[in-house]
Amino acid sequence: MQIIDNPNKENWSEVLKRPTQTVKDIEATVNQIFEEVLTEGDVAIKNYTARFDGVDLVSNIVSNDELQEAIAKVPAKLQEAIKLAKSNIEAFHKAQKTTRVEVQTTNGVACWQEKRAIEKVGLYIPGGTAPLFSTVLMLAVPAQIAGCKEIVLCSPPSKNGSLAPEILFAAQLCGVTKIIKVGGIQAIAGLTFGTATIPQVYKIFGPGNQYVTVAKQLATKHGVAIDMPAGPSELLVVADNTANPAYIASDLLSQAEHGIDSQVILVSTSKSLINEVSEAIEEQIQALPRQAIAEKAMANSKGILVKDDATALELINEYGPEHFIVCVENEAFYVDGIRNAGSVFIGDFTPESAGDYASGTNHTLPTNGFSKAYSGVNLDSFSKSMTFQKISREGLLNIGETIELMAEAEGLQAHKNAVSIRLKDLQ
Ligand SMILES: NC(=O)c1ccc[n+]([C@@H]2O[C@H](COP(=O)([O-])OP(=O)(O)OC[C@H]3O[C@@H](n4cnc5c(N)ncnc54)[C@H](O)[C@@H]3O)[C@@H](O)[C@H]2O)c1
Ligand SMILES: N[C@H](CO)Cc1c[nH]c[nH+]1
Ligand SMILES: [Zn+2]
Repeated sequence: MQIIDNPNKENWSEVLKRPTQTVKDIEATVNQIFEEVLTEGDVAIKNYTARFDGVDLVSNIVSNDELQEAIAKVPAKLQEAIKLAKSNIEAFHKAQKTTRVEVQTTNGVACWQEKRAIEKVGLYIPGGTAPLFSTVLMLAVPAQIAGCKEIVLCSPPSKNGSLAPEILFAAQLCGVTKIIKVGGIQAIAGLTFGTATIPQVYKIFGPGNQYVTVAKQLATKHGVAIDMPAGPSELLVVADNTANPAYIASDLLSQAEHGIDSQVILVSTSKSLINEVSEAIEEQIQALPRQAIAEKAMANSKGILVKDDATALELINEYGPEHFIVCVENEAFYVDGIRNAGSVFIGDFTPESAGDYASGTNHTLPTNGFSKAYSGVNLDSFSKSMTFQKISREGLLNIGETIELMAEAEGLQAHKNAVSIRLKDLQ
């Protein structure tokens, strides 16, 4: 981990730069694959699956037999763990349901807002270097609570042409309606345009590597909605001398092991804490099966020493991390002051992994500074708000003249007439 001592504010953007490629870097590849999937459909999907995932599939649809066989392979204890996580995620997301909002804005003018589920949704489940079956719970549980009718899951096949049994187990547990073995840019293209085997959807959800994330961003140009750019994982920890360096090191490594383009950052007012965490990382990383990946990610990672809490908070809000852990004595200062973060974890006993799997919050979160403007996935992500109104005779008498005056001033006579024609009958 590179240690940076009190960087000048002018250098913050350089210090806080993400290691990921940008839309500009990947755009040409995405456009090429989109074009081929649009014109050649499943033929292009098959070719790109062979090229990027190294497998030539006869069919990429998961059959019912395949599903049942896979489910039987998931050990009973893991099945129970997945069910417990699902129940916490369900509890937190069900609690996000809102009631109809109704207001009589003027006598006789009733306005209300109701939520309606997005009918067709596509869920992307990452599977390049690790099959993230926990993401199935994070996306399919709220989709089911919201009432989405068609829930299509795409995930890249392994070299032997299968999906991890845990992905399939979680998918059937959470009401996924179709499962397709396809990943990367080609999966996003399939869900955007539709092919003979992949249904076109209205909104695409889910995290992924930089290729998947850029593909989702560019898919919006073709009329599909997306949850948000949820790319390579990030974690920023703020810690002081009261924190446990071994705990902090374990949290930083937990996100570093996701991928070589993950980024983890430690911010502290204590140089000794940064040094102790750095030593703990060196020690803990040796025992990790994904040591090589974590080491590459750690090369993108930084320990930043700052002079006081106010500077730390300003720098953190400038970075806008996906995950933000607060391990300091005065935690209220950071908890109250954080404006830009996907999800916040507070105190020594709240590891980020809890949110990744089982506490109940959603782990599909904005990366690359997008937490400045986007929320993570939540129940509302799967529905739209629709407004309704009903105006009585009395109501139109009350607001009719206002509408007429405004329409006339905008030069829109037909708008005015739609009111005047009714008001005449009410005189
Ligand atoms: N932000 C979040 O909420 C969140 C949550 C979970 C995981 N993640 C991130 O998801 C990512 C998962 O990445 P992954 O790679 O393991 O799986 P993935 O499924 O996202 O990507 C694998 C696919 O990438 C494509 N690909 C690989 N190299 C390519 C290339 N050179 N050109 C074009 N396409 C290429 C292939 O089609 C492959 O199927 C990690 O970066 C992780 O940090 C983010
Ligand atoms: N930390 C990831 C979000 O950035 C989510 C995840 C899934 N499995 C493990 N972790
Ligand atoms: Zn994680």
